[in-house]
Amino acid sequence: MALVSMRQLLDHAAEHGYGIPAFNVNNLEQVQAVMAAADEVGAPVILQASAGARKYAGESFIKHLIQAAVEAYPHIPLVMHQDHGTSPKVCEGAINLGFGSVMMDGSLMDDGKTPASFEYNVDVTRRVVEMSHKVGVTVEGELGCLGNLETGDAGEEDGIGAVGKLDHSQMLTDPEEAATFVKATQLDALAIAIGTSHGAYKFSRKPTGDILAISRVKEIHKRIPNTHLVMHGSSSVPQELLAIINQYGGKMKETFGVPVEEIQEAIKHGVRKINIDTDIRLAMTGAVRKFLFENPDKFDAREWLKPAREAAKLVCKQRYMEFGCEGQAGKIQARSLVDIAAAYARGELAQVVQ
Ligand SMILES: O=C(CO)COP(=O)(O)O
Ligand SMILES: O=C[C@H](O)COP(=O)(O)O
Ligand SMILES: [Zn+2]
Ligand SMILES: [Zn+2]
Repeated sequence: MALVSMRQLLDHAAEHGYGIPAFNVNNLEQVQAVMAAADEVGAPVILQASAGARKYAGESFIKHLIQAAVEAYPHIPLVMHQDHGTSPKVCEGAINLGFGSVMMDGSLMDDGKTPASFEYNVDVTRRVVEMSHKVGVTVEGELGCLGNLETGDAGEEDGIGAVGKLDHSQMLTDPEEAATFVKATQLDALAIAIGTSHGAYKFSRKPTGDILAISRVKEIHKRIPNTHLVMHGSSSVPQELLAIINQYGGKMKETFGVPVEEIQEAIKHGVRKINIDTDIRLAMTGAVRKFLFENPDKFDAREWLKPAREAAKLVCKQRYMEFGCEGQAGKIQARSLVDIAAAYARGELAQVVQ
């Protein structure tokens, strides 16, 4: 199966009431971990590359690692998605590279740090939708800035995110604005701000409704029922992974992530794509620390990358199961991007705003 349209996967997920984790990948072992996990449970796959990933590995390596995944797992529907594009130019570059799905993050200016105006966001997102839908490429946009509702701190930890303090209204997507945004842009998927943020340090305690606003998901979904909602910053930061890291020489501070049961609740109300990077980082770091601590004489990189890859696979497999992906891959009849482009042109994939 070739690379498929993300819109098709998310439509399938909506129809059957499940969510798909979108895993960030940067290297061979992460791609292998996600694919092996998906294969074991029969899940559809979204592999996403950030600007940082493309810089780290190089665009050709990212492209061909994902191509290799398609070749090695021809029975798994797979989406190659660009995470957090900072401008229409970046999205255009990704499309030319073969990405079947792009995120135009117009909630921030093209420095990836300064919160943008609503008008700016509509303008850049609409431009990306126009160019993408012509070739069957899916578009994710973002409205609202990721940030910590406990402190007002913006989300900058991984090189993408607003910097400094934000007020509550900037950190919670407004349902009314979401409706206007979707109507004006006709994008396929919308990332919303509900109190999550990138990285390991999301919450100082297990989050409750005041700092993780799952109720917002429901309000937004009511207004834009067929626009797929996306949760960024949705690693769960498992306590046992923090414990392994710290047991073997790490120094991570106490922190809490997004509980899986909250994500499961959000999936009932329109969340279809759940972005996860940090949990893979934690799993791999813990496994490498443990292996090298227990085997101080070893120096073959393959020996410590193997447990790291295995630990990443376990996290991915768990999320596939928890979000309801098991067995869904085999039910998807992939359509070509040309076919999807024709469906956009006929207006069949237009968004409904209530
Ligand atoms: O949102 C993300 C990538 O876009 C990743 O979020 P985490 O840092 O919670 O894994
Ligand atoms: O967008 C956030 C992801 O966690 C990617 O992080 P990165 O920019 O460090 O690759
Ligand atoms: Zn953003
Ligand atoms: Zn993100």
